[in-house]
Amino acid sequence: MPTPRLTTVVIDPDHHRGRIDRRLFGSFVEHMGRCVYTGVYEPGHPAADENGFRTDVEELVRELGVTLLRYPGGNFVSGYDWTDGIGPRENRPRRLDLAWRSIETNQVGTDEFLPWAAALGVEPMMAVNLGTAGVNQAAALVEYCNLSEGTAWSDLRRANGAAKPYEIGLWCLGNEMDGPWQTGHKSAAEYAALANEAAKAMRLVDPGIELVACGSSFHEMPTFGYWESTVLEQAGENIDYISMHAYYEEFDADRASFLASAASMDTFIDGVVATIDAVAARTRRRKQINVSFDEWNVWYQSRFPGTEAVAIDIAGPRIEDVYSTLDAVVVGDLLSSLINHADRVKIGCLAQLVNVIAPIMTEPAGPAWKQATFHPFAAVAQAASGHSLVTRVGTSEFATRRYGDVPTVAVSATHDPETGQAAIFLTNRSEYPAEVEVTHRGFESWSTTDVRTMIADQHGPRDRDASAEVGLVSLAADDSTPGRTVLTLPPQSWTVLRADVAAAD
Ligand SMILES: O=[N+]([O-])c1ccc(O[C@@H]2O[C@@H](CO)[C@H](O)[C@H]2O)cc1
Repeated sequence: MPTPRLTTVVIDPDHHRGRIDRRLFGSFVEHMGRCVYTGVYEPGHPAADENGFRTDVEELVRELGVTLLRYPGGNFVSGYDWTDGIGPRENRPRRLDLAWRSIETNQVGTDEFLPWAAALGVEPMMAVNLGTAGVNQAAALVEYCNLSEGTAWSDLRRANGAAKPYEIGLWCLGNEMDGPWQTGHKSAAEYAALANEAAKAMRLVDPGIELVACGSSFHEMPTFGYWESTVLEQAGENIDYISMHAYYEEFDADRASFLASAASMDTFIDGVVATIDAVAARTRRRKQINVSFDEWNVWYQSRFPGTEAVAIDIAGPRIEDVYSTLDAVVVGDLLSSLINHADRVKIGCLAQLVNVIAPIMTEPAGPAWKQATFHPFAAVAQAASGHSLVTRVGTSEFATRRYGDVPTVAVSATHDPETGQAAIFLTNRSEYPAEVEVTHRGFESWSTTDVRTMIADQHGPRDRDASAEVGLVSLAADDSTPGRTVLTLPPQSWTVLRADVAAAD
């Protein structure tokens, strides 16, 4: 066995890239499969509240620590008429949803989702349909949600029971409009023109809103780069964010490449930020546009037979991936990539929240439980606050077939000067233990309080029952040399280290 090189990490409270936006720890509720129906909403379930929402799921959502929820899609939104989902439930139509070949009963809509999110203390991020609908429907939804009263749409909201406006601050201008699978798919120029007009109208209803335009559906899209440039050139004045989506999986038993997924996420983000800034320079635009990474996760997409192969049903299962601890290690590492780009990535959504490639699973009329991927997300959402620190990392190279040489140990770190807490997130991608020496001399005091790790081979994909044993396990760390913490990361693992600190004046 080769002697692995010592990994060195240097952090300093003064060397940071700014505050981490709490919106980075969002998730996604789509009308897809069992995410809404028998996921968050199941009237008649023993744990359902008076509105039909499952309180057992709510408890897990709170524990997960999500700060934001994107809704109602996803591919679903590109064929959705939001007016189907308001008013008396018995009058709501059953529609065929072309995105997932499901019958949408519309028993949950805007007036059910928004109060539910508010009760959870989670910010909603609403998406409008720019596939089969357009400017009119988008502006009307902003009016329905955000105008206090005195117009047909705002008064209709009041009549439907919401006296006060919802004041939704964050809106997505469609979903994955670059994807040929999207209902109402558009060319870059067509989408840019429509997004710009929708943005103008939506802002005329409420000038305070922030808008996210669609970027590429994934890094390998043939239109990547060209798509972003076109959208930024034509709609840059009227948008605040451009979206990114990415899903990772293990191909051909190539575990090394899968473990390096976050290195690919790094490259993707760097490319989008470079494109944003190049267009800003070329068009002399001074407003900084940032990134909304509003769909990311591990998804074994190659196992999905495609929507065409699915029989039409009501709330039937769709892409209910069961995750292993290896998947959870990769999810933890993807979170590090987001933290390391927190100066430009302001919004993140783990896709999705319940049942559909989700950290939380449910059984109809039965229990709700956590998947392995729940644990790194909850740990980061809780521990990562304040500043994203610049980390100086010395580590060996880790060879992968898909992404070439990447760092063996990937690191991100945060420091909150207000609470006196610091956190370091470390992924050991190699099959050997990795000894790590963290130098934190810039902190006046450092006391490691908690170190926990997720090990890839703790267990494979596993249904139900798993929650108790899947979690993170404790790891030792040595603080005995002032200004240094030393620990050994297990092979193929993801670790969170937390410390009580004081920064020097
Ligand atoms: O790579 N693809 O071919 C591909 C196809 C569909 C796709 O859909 C996205 O993922 C779905 C599940 O979260 C969301 O509804 C949609 O926005 C995302 C990627």
